[in-house]
Amino acid sequence: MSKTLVVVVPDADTLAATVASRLIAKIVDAQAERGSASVVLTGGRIAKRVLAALGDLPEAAAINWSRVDLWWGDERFLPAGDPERNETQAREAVLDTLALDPARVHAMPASDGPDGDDAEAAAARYAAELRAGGTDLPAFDVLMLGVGEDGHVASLFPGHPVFDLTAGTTSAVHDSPKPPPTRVTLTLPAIQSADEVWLIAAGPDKTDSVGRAVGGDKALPAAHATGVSKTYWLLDSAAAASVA
Ligand SMILES: O=C(O)[C@H](O)[C@@H](O)[C@H](O)[C@H](O)COP(=O)(O)O
Repeated sequence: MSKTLVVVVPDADTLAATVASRLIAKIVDAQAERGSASVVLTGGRIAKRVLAALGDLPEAAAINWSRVDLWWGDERFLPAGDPERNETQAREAVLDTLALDPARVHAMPASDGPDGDDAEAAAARYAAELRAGGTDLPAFDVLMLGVGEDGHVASLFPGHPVFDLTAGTTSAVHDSPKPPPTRVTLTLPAIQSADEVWLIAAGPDKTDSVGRAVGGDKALPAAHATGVSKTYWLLDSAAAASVA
């Protein structure tokens, strides 16, 4: 049974630094235990700020970045290098300054990649990459998620059929309510396979969706995003304003 913990800090800057510091500690612990770490990144504004904050923290030097596997929870299905791609934004925020092993940076395929504009084939390719370690999914130490105003996480949107998928690890998403319309995403079961899921939200525009999701409103994908051992809600005071 996943334990749910809610952490509230005063503002978005403090939240970004707090999450970055926790992420470093989590990676250091995973590497101390088994020599490597597996982290799932997400897109969006607060996620970008977390990564930028990580680059400023001296304790990040404790990490052997060549033994970190980075995955994505979702990706906007755009050409490689497009500024709107989550991968592009993560690289610009910090990844390109880290001594990562390129073979361990598992970006979701781009719309000008080997499968062209076939999002279903791109999702299948990513599922195959997830399976390359011999199991359907790697053992994700931490899976980070932003939270939409509508309670979406990754590219799982309320009322959208991909949110309802109970099998498979990845899916293409069409007609996404949040642009761009075509995406690739982990499914809810894939998200729920992570040891820890961290839902990160800042600002008053998240007050309603966070309050409803923490309160258990199962119409919201965020309410289902739980980790095997722990689920953290990492919030600034504005996003947490209606959390009971
Ligand atoms: O591709 C995406 O857009 C993200 O993966 C998406 O799930 C994001 O995390 C939320 O929409 C929150 O985004 P903000 O933090 O910018 O509000």
